[in-house]
Amino acid sequence: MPALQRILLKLSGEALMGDEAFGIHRGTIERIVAEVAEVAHLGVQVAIVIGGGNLFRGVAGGAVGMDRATADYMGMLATVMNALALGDALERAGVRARVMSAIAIDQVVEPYVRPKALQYLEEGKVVVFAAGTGNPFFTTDTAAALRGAEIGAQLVLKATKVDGVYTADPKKDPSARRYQRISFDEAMVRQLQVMDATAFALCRDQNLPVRVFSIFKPGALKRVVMGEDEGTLVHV
Ligand SMILES: Nc1ncnc2c1ncn2[C@@H]1O[C@H](COP(=O)(O)OP(=O)(O)OP(=O)(O)O)[C@@H](O)[C@H]1O
Ligand SMILES: O=c1ccn([C@@H]2O[C@H](COP(=O)(O)O)[C@@H](O)[C@H]2O)c(=O)[nH]1
Repeated sequence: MPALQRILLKLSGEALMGDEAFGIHRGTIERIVAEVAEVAHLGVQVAIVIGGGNLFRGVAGGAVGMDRATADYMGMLATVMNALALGDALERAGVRARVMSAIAIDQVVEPYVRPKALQYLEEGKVVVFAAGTGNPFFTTDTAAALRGAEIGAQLVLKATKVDGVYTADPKKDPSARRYQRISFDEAMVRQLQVMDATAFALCRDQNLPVRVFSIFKPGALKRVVMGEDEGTLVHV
């Protein structure tokens, strides 16, 4: 029996690249979708917020010299492309999925309407939230916290390239040690960059725990859903 009935999964856009330098790697997205399908078939209601770092980041080199808000809208559009790819891959894998966007692009994707999203989840459809919060100066981590709170998710699962929260960025500091659990306040005081402070603060204020784990570790998503110890729990 799964320990969780409704989850918000935050997928890093960069995780979709596989070993490529940018873009979407077919084999990687199919493997991630297979893991999502496994937990959806257990009866868990799954909502997903997808990042855009594999395609565009508003604060990145390519956006230097641009108006920040315009660059951020480009970043949000990048997440729409990832969401469409993910929705398509889920349907191809036999999982009913709906993509909903925080920015109106009516010909392309359905708008985000909270009651409709809740209806889809209750019908067993995987809902992919695109375009982050719909506002510049935010990130898809904050969108995950926001949508997680809105849909009453029991946990935000931050699926990323590292297997938890470390004392420092493990990609830069090989001596960094992983926390088994850490409070939101401590993560913010220590300025741990795995998730942005706005997202941490919103989850803390809404008493919405976050589990950070590696999307590259086979079976890790299912283990989290089954309530097993995996990655790092960030709690109030
Ligand atoms: N203290 C820390 N513990 C763990 N990871 C950390 C820490 N500090 C920085 N990081 C880095 O944070 C990254 C997690 O962010 P992630 O790649 O999921 O980015 P994102 O912005 O949420 O997604 P996207 O790729 O869509 O932009 C990890 O790749 C890791 O290298
Ligand atoms: O609510 C949001 C979400 C995202 N953005 C912009 O999109 C990119 C990509 O998102 P990641 O979270 O980095 O994957 C982000 O850098 C922002 O430029 C946004 O403006 N508002």
